[in-house]
Amino acid sequence: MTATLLDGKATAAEIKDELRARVKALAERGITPGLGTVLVGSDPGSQAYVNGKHRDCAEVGIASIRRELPDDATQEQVEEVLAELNADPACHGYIVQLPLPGHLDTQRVLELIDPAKDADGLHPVNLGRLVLGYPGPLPCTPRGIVELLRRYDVPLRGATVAVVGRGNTVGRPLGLLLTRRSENATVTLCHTGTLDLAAHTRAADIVIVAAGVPGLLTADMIRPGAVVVDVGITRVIGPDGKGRYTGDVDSGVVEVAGALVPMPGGVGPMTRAMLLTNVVERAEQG
Ligand SMILES: Nc1nc(=O)c2c([nH]1)NC[C@@H]1CN(c3ccc(C(=O)N[C@@H](CCC(=O)O)C(=O)O)cc3)C=[N+]21
Repeated sequence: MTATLLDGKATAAEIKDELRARVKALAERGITPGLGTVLVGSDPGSQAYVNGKHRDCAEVGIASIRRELPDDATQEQVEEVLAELNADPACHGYIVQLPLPGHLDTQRVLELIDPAKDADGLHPVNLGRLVLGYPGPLPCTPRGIVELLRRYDVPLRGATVAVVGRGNTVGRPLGLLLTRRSENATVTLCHTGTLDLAAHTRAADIVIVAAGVPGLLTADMIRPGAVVVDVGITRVIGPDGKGRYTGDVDSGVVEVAGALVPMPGGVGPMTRAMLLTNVVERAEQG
């Protein structure tokens, strides 16, 4: 058996079409949603991601507000930019591209984002709301995964899900999202320190891997027919000496899984679509 591929790119395109209509409705109320990005330093990967976000914005009619600071920007300079975006009524939501250069205090920076403008859904107040089941902006990658599974009619209610990875941006909030009453999945949150990881993944209907360890999930670790979601994105040097991105799911898994969310073309485009969704929602609630 070969797994059905769940197409994140096509689904993200569908979501962008829906957002275009919502942006049009906002325009009739005189509102143009605006997404801000704060990029500190010249890391080419981060620059490419931020450029992608602005391309996405242009496609759906969201205004782009770009702020760029040099590699040696001070904590005060970064904080000034955040204060400016917090006060700017044209900016409905914004993100600080991570990782920040090592000399900056990331936690302090993220806590200075106005939680009402937190397009990433990663502010402690919003993660706290997620824990408590209160409404608020949701983290983009977990939300994108749940949305993709929903649109492919993968049942979550009553399903057993193994999440591998407990990071603050994916694994941990994903466990919270999947166990909300509205999703009602049963989640085992595993990580690289889990003893007999395969016992947990083999017991699951859905395995979501967000550990950042290339090839971590192999075919022998899943139940035949399981749904597998590859969230890993690690830069590796290929045999040809060129850099490329690779996921956490080994290539043999496609022969055993029932469905696979691949990398690329899966979770990444959905993450970007959810960022746009969060901004449009912020503007609608304006
Ligand atoms: N504040 C913040 N928010 C983020 O959401 C955030 C961040 N910082 N720092 C870096 C990570 C990484 N990330 C990706 C999003 C989309 C793709 C994506 O679309 N990837 C394509 C492949 C690459 C491409 O073709 O552009 C795919 O999977 O098909 C990848 C990676 C968001 N991140």
